[in-house]
Amino acid sequence: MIVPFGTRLRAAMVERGPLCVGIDPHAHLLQAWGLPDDPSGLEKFTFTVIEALAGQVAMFKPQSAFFERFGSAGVAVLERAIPAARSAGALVLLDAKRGDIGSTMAGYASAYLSKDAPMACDALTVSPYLGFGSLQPAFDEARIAGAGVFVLALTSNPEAPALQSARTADGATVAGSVLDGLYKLNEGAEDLGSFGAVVGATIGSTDEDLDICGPLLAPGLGAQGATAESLAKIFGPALHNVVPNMSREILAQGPSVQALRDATAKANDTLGPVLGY
Ligand SMILES: O=c1ccn([C@@H]2O[C@H](COP(=O)(O)O)[C@@H](O)[C@H]2O)c(=O)[nH]1
Repeated sequence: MIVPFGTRLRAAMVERGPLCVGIDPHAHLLQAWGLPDDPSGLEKFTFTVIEALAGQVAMFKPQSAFFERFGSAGVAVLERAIPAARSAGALVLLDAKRGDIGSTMAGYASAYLSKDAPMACDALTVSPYLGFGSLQPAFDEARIAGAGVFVLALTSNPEAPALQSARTADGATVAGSVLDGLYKLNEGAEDLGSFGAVVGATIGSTDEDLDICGPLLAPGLGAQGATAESLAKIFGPALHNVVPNMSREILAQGPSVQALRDATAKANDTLGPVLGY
């Protein structure tokens, strides 16, 4: 039986706390961990994080860019890391921000969401800027596979509002039309749907309706300056559906496994009660 991503994500958040830890092997982090800036360093870093934290996080979010920078050798590390993290019990959201015309989007969906793909993940981040409807192949594949899709809506970077607050032809904002599309996709889901939005924890506040009945991935905590209080201000009644993400803030504690675990436990202890876990 296929259990939808939203159901699996809620269960993981209840069991292990809401935190999603990013696996972002920046060059400066490899150096700080005393690792070479090459595929062997990438592999050691990635598998240390997985082994240290798989039992403590709801989800990992590997950042594809930091694997791709090593070419095929880096992608091969990612290809081994995804099933390793899933077998160790964590969900995996690949942060690759894919988005293309529908026929090509079907290729990305098959690469990352279809059940038997070598890089099959639990969920994928996608970009709606070729039109929300162009993402339909990813939504279709996710439904078949019991996977999830996170669509960029109100991103954490300062350049975002110039585009995402702009009005579309029907008068809604770009972000608002993405959120509305996600709400419709999640209709009929029990508790938490499988179609999520990315809403930065740094945005301060928003007039948009964040009640999409799906998960709200909130990057921007820690290194980008947002805090638990930021989440309370932004998400209001949707707080229980927020999946807070931290990458550098946690990863900077390595390579000590105990320090990684302590930082993760502290983040879950701080954020969990704010989000109702
Ligand atoms: O709006 C967005 C969307 C994605 N991200 C990604 O999240 C992590 C954040 O890393 P930190 O080290 O915790 O700042 C990174 O992979 C970004 O690409 C985001 O920050 N904002």
